[in-house]
Amino acid sequence: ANYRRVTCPDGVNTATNEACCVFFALRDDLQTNLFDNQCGEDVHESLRLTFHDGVGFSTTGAFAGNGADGSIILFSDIETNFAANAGTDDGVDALSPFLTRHNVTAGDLIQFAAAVGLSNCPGAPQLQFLAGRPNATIPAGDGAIPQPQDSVDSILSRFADAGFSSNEVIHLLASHTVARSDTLVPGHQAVPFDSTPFTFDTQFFLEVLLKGTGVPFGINNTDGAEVDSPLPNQGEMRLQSDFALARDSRTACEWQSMVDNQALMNQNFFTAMMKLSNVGQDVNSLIDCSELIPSPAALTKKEANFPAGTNASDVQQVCSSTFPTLSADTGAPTTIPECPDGDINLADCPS
Ligand code: HEM
Ligand SMILES: [Ca+2]
Ligand SMILES: [Mn+2]
Repeated sequence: ANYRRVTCPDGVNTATNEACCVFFALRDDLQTNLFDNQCGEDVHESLRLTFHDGVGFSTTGAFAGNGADGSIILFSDIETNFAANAGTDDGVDALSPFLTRHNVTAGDLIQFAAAVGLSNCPGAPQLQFLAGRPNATIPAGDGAIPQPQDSVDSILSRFADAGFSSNEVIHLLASHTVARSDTLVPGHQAVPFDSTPFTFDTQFFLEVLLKGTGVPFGINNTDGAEVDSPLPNQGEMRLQSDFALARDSRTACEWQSMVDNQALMNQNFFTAMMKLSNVGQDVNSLIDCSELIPSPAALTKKEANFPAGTNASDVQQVCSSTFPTLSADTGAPTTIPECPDGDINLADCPS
C-alpha cells in the first residue's frame, strides 16, 4: 500500500488522492452556508436526492437513466416535474449554486452533500464517499421512482429492476428517520415521519409498526399516499408505502429487526447507501474520498421508546420473531421538535 499523502493546492489540506482535494472547500461551504452544521431540512432534502437520482436506472432497460449521475440536477427541468419527484426541486435549487463555486460533477455533489449532511445527524453512520461520477448525459425516465401510494409488489419490483433486494429497500428506509413531507398534506410543510426527525435513531421503524389512529391536522390526503399515524395530534404522518412494507410478509422481519437495534440499522444503511450512491457507475474508476466525511455525533438517548400514550399492545406485529422489550414514555404527549436545535416552533428555526 502507498501511505503517502498529497498536499492539496490549497496548501493546507492533505489527501490520499489529489482528486479528493476539491472536496475540502466544498465541505466547508456546504456546512457553513447550507447546513449550518445541523441535521436540518437541507440535509434531509440532500439525502432524499440520493434516492431520486440513484434509482433512475433499470437493469432491464424499462426506464432510461444512468443512476447516480446527477441527472436530477442537470436535467432538473424534466425530472423535478415527475410526480414522484414532488418537492425535490427544493434540494436541487439548494445544491445547484455549489456546482458553480466548486469544480465537481453533479452526481458527486449529491452524494457528497448527503454524506456530509448526514454526519450532522446524531446516531448516523459515517457514509462512504467515492468521487468521480461523470456528469449525466440523459435524463432519467418518468416512472422509475416509487411513490408512497404504490403497492409493495410494485415497489419491490421497481427496486429489483434498479438492482436492489427487498432487504436493501428496507435498509434504505432508515433515511425516513430524518424526514418530513412538504407536499403531501395540503397547507402544511415539514410534517414528520417519526417523533425525532433530527435524530438518526430507530424510532421510525418502531413508530411505523404502531397502530394508526388518525391523520395530522385532520386533513385526509386523497391520493392514497398517506395512512393513519400513531401520533396525529403531535403532527406525525405516515406514508402508505412505509405502512405496507412494515407489514408485508416479505419485508416485516427485516423491518422489525432494526427496532431498537441501532448498530444493525446503521450497518445496513451504510451498506445499502454505498450501493445506492454508485448505481450505474463503474466503481473501480471512482476514488475513495471517504476521509472527507466527518464522524457523526453519538446518540444521547440510545434506546427506542414507545411515545407517551402508546405501548406494546399497539404494535401491529407480522414477523414471528420476539419483539424487543421497550419502555414507554410517560406523562405529557411526546412533543415533536420542529428545529434541529430542539425548538418546537418552526418559525424559530435558525436559517
Ligand atoms: C419506497 C420507497 C420510497 C418512497 C415511496 C418514498 C417517499 C417519500 C415521500 C413521499 C417523501 C415526502 C416528500 C415531501 O412531501 O416533501 C419522502 C421524504 C424523504 N425520503 Fe423517501 N421514499 C422512499 C425511499 C427513500 C429512500 C431510498 C431514501 C434515501 C436513501 C429516502 C429519503 C427520504 C428523505 C431523507 C426524505 C425527507 C425529505 C425532507 O425532509 O425534506 N426515501 N419520501
Ligand atoms: Ca428519527
Ligand atoms: Mn422537506
